[in-house]
Amino acid sequence: MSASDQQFDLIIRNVRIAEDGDFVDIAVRGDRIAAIEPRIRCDAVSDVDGEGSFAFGGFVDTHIHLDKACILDRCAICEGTLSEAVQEVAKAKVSFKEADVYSRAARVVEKAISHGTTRMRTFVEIDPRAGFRSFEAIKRIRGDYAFAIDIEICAFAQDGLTNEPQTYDMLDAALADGADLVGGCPYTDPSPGRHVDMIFALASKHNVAVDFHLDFSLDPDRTDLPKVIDATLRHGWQGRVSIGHVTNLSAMPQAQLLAIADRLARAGIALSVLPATDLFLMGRGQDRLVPRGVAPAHLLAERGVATSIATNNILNPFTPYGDASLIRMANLYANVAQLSRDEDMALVFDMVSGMAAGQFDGSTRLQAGGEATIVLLDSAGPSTAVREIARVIAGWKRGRKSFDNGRPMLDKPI
Ligand SMILES: O=c1cc[nH]c(=O)[nH]1
Repeated sequence: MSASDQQFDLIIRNVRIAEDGDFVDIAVRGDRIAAIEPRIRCDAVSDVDGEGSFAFGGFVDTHIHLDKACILDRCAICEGTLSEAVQEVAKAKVSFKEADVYSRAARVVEKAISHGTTRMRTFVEIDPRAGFRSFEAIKRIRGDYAFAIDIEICAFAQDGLTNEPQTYDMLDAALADGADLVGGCPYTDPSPGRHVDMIFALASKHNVAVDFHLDFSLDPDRTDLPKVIDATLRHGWQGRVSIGHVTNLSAMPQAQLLAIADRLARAGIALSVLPATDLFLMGRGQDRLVPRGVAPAHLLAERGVATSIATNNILNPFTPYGDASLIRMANLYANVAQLSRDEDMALVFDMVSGMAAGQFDGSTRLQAGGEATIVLLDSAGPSTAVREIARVIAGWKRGRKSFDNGRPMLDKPI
C-alpha cells in the first residue's frame, strides 16, 4: 500500500537523504518512520517543510567526558601537556559535587543536542577522589535528557588501577549499578599490561564493552596496543572494544600503520580520534613545525577499521575550547588531514554519524520501519555539510521534536 492517503503523526517534506538526491517526504507514525517517498499525499498531525535540507539520523559522539567539562576556572594550564591535564583534573575532582557535575554536564548535553547529536558515550571517572558523585549526576543526566539523546555511561579509570586497587572495586560497583561499559587508561598505570587485564576482567564479569584511552604519545614504539589486541582475541571481545586517541599512529611510517590497521580490523577494534584534544596536547616542547598528533583515521577506515571522530573534552585542561559540535569536529579533522575529495568528506561525515553508531550497535540510516530519529542540516548532503560546517536546523527523537534552532533571517534594508 502506498503511503498516500494514510494518516501520520508527522510528515517532513522536501528533504534529501543522499548528496544532491531527489527530494522525498518522510512520514512518521509513533516512534517509527512509516514511509520515505516523493510527494506523499496524506494528513499528518504535524506537517513540516524541510525546504530542501539534508535529513539523516543525527550525529553520534563516541567519546566525551561530561563529568569534567567546563572547569577552566578551577584549573591552571601552564604547560598544556597531558600529564598537567591529568594532574589538574585529579586535584579538581576532589571537590566536585553531584549538583555541580549535573549542571556542567547539562550545559554540554544541551549544546550537543542543539548541534544535532542524538547519541553519545560519556566517560565518567570513578575513583577515590571522584567517589560516585559524578556517576550519580551523569545517571540523572542520562534519564533527564533521554527525550533527545541516548547516553551511554563508561565507568572510567583515568588515574590507574594497579596503583589504586580501590578503583577496581568502585568500577565493579558502578557496573552493577547502571554503568553501560568499562574504560581504562593503561598509560597512567605503572603496570599497563595488568591494567588492561583488570579492565577485561570487569568487562567479562559484567558482560559489557570496553573502551581504552591508548598510546597518547608520538613514539610509535611505545605502545600498549598489542596487549589490547591480544586481550580482545583471548576474551572473544571482537566488536566490543574501542580505543581512543592513539596519537602515536600519526608518527608511524605508512607501512607500519597499515599493518596495524589490518590487525585492528581483524580484531574488530574501533578507533575514536579526538582532534581538538590531540592538537592541543601533542608536540609540546617544539617551538616550530609542531606535529599534528592526530591519528589518520581515514586511512584506517579504508582498511576496514570502524573509526569515529569525537569531541572528547570541553573547556578543561585537556581541551580549553569546545561547543560539543560534531560537524565542526568533522571539518577540523578534514582540514588537519588535508582532505579534499567528495568521497573523503563523505567518509568523514560517516565517522561522526553512521560508522560512529556502529560502535554502539546502532545505525543512523533513515529507512521505513526504522526509528524516527531525524536531524535536518542546511546542506545538500554529507560532503557539503563537512566542507561548510552545515547549520543544524531541527531534530526529532523517536518521532518527537527534540529541538529547533529556527531559521536565520537577514534584515535587508528596503
Ligand atoms: O587521558 C586522557 C587523555 C585525554 N583526555 C582525557 O580525558 N584523558
